[in-house]
Amino acid sequence: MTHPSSRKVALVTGASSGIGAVYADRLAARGYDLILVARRADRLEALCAQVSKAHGIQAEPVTADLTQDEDLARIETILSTRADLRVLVNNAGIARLGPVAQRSAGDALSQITLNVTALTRLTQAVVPAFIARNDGVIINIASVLGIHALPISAVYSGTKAFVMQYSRGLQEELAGTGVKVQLVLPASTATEIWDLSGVPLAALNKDALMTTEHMVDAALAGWDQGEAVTWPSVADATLWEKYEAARSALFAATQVGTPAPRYWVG
Ligand SMILES: NC(=O)C1=CN([C@@H]2O[C@H](COP(=O)(O)OP(=O)(O)OC[C@H]3O[C@@H](n4cnc5c(N)ncnc54)[C@H](OP(=O)(O)O)[C@@H]3O)[C@@H](O)[C@H]2O)C=CC1
Ligand SMILES: CC(=O)[C@H](N)C(=O)O
Repeated sequence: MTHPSSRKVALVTGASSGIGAVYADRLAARGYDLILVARRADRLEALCAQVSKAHGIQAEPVTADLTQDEDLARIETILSTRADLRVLVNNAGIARLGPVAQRSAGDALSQITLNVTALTRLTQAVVPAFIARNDGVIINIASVLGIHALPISAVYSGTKAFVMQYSRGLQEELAGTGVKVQLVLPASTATEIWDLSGVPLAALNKDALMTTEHMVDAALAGWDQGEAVTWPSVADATLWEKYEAARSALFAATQVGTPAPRYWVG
């Protein structure tokens, strides 16, 4: 399937609510045609109608459950064959919060399947096409919980740590090409994810809760500034520089080939 490349298309996963729906609106405002993916067809159709009318772009709803192999394969085909595709927003995600002993293995696997496996497969599908065109942007939505594990977020934090390291590795691989990967790490944002997670939105500290509009507009401002890593809520950007410097120093300190003196036996 090929399409005329005069128009530019963005595919947003998890566009039926929350952060994904705002990405859809903002990318439409920037002139992108849209392919919007999620399970709730009614919501996708309503959003497509709304953004098409508001911004004069074309928007196509694609109903898919990204935990299902056949649905995922359909989206992979779109990503690998649409010549007009310029942006992939890997946003679809779920959280099932709670102590491991109090949640099921199914809860753990559902997070891994969507947050890790689907994101990996969709990225894998689009990267060769973007490299061939030397053009394209992948926006991966991780979380501040990718660098911070709470007693209730072992699995969720693990999935977001994967998104972080996967994105960082891809950025290294694609350095010097026209293909960009932006890693976005939102803090708590007011969306449906919370009530579904087991932690009601109403239980959160309102002062630490961002609106979806603020989150996405900040992330897009980071994109415009050419950021590889965007922390929408962090005012002191030097904190990330210091974190990276400490991480790099720790990694360098591992490359010595001998046990550290404190582990010497006898
Ligand atoms: N809200 C927050 O505090 C934070 C959120 N994030 C991340 O932001 C991203 C967006 O979440 P957010 O907007 O908050 O939450 P929402 O629950 O509002 O949105 C999640 C989206 O993912 C879609 N989705 C869920 N399951 C599937 C599935 N099996 N197949 C396809 N689509 C699916 C949902 O659509 P549908 O149900 O119609 O399929 C929905 O569109 C997630 O990756 C989340 O981890 C990161 C940090 C903080
Ligand atoms: C539900 C959550 O844990 C939230 N998505 C986050 O990443 O902070």
